[in-house]
Amino acid sequence: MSDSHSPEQSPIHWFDDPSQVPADVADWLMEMGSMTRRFEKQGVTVTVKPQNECFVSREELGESEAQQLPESARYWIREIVLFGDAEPWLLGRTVIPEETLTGPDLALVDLGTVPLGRYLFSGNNLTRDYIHLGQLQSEQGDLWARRSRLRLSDKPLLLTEIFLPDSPVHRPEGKVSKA
Ligand SMILES: C=C(O[C@@H]1C=C(C(=O)O)C=C[C@H]1O)C(=O)O
Repeated sequence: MSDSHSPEQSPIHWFDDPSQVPADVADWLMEMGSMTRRFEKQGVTVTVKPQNECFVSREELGESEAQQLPESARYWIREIVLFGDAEPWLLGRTVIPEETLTGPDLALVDLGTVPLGRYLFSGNNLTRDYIHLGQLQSEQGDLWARRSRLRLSDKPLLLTEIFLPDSPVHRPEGKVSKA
């Protein structure tokens, strides 16, 4: 993502204690299932627009991300904007070590407009090591964020999600007013 919201460019403050996050926000950020599915339950059509997909070296990763993943010669980056109907709801950045892209998981480099969650939650080999809760200061105000290290058949990938002002996470009670 070239804008200043890009996780690798904008320092996200990660909370040491999740209780520092309001309960109604934490309910969203701690979602253990697919965020895509949770958004769809708001009655919107979820679409994903890839913004940037490429291989990068470990040096090109932000230090904060490199610390979360094993050494690798290169990492697949996928940056997207996720929309609820026509509203931008989320910026997603996924970092995948090359060693994770084996067997069927090589499909992760060809997702295109298919939401990552549709792939990740389609099988029964997905585990989650942790969810970190965070906040990003931006021109659009303070944005809630989360970072998950996920594993597909024990192979790691790192997913950072920044929730945009129009998303239910930033609306009172997380409700979406359908006009
Ligand atoms: C990971 C999920 O997929 C969503 C879609 C993404 C993508 O297509 O790259 C990234 C972030 C997620 O919010 C999910 O549904 O939980």
